[in-house]
Amino acid sequence: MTKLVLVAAVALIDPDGRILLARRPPGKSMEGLWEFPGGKVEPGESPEAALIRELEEELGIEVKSECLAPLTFASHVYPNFHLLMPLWVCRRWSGTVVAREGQALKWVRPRDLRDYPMPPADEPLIPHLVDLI
Ligand SMILES: Nc1nc2c([nH]c(=O)n2[C@H]2C[C@H](O)[C@@H](COP(=O)(O)OP(=O)(O)OP(=O)(O)O)O2)c(=O)[nH]1
Repeated sequence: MTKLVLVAAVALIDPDGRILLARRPPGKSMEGLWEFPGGKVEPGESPEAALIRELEEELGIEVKSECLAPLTFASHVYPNFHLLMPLWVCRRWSGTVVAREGQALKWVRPRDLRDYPMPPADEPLIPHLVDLI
């Protein structure tokens, strides 16, 4: 099997039931696609700690692990690796979401998620969010 890569991701949900998507910047793999905030889990790090770290780095918000609820996961074969990506949902955080890395951000209603091209691993996750909200 190719390398297994563990990525922790979250659907942040605002009081209007919209979900935050972030656009992958130019120069990165899958550039221009819209994804859930998060990132790779580093060696020795728990998935939740990785997610909390990424949310602070990318969006400038503080999330407590008690505010992360597991929803579903993606298991997807990319050409160079196998992605395993648990997806949490979070409705409570402190601070204001800002694009700290210059990435485009968008709050999107679940039924509109299909209008935002996402990495192929993410597509099966959409119905879970539509059902939840
Ligand atoms: N954060 C996040 N990553 C996702 C999603 N869907 C998906 O396929 N991915 C992939 C893209 C990347 O290959 C990997 C996340 O890596 P990363 O964001 O921490 O680091 P990176 O862009 O520098 O990764 P890369 O260029 O090496 O692929 O997971 C998603 O919804 N959110």
